Amino acid sequence: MSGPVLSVRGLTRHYASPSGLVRALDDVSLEIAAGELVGIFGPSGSGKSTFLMMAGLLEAPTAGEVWLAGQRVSHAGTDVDGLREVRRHQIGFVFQRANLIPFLSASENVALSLEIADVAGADAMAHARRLLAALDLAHRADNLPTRLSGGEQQRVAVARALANGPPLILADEPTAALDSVRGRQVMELFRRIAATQGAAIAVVTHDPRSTDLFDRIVHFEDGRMVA
Ligand SMILES: Nc1ncnc2c1ncn2[C@@H]1O[C@H](COP(=O)(O)OP(=O)(O)OP(=O)(O)O)[C@@H](O)[C@H]1O
Repeated sequence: MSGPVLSVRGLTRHYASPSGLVRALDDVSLEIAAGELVGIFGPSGSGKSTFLMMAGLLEAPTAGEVWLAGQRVSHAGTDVDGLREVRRHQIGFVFQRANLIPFLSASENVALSLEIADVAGADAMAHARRLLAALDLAHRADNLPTRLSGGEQQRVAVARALANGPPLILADEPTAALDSVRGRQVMELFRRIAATQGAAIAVVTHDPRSTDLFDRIVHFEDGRMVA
């Protein structure tokens, strides 16, 4: 495929609040190519999470457009509920907390996201185990989340996000709850996934220790992309 995986153009999100209009995101344009790992930095309240919500088709922008693989999928007034299929097949999300389902094993957590996308149970489980093995978690596949360390849980969450082979992965402070060693492991995992699977990956982070892993870093300030 040529052209960027993700292209956002003039993305803007305003919220009405009792103290007036909040310009959470203000005319942001950004493209991410296949295989590219982009770091998004910026102070608290600068619009990073809002950007991921819009780029991830979880919320419609006030203005601007989101294009995925050359197709315009979201713009002002889009019914984001109607984009569930696009999200399911094209976007993997990783959040600050792994949010695994507590009564399912690591492999069942990963397989579930495949089953939701209509992969038959046995195939889903086999694929989940392969993915966990690729993330050095084969020995944890049958463990419940409570039996995993925070770093292991987060790697299972990454496996879950990867399960459908989405061309775009969006991560919102995925290492914030981890110590520096485990945080680094998760970031190196994103680096590896971008390189080996050609995924376009955007990671919002406050952690300056992983800056060497990014292909590109962008900074947000007051809802705008400043570099
Ligand atoms: N639903 C909402 N209603 C009103 N204001 C909102 C809403 N969501 C976000 N905001 C405001 O938009 C601005 C950007 O918020 P956002 O969460 O995107 O920042 P952030 O850079 O991700 O911050 P942090 O690093 O603390 O997570 C903030 O001023 C926030 O208060």
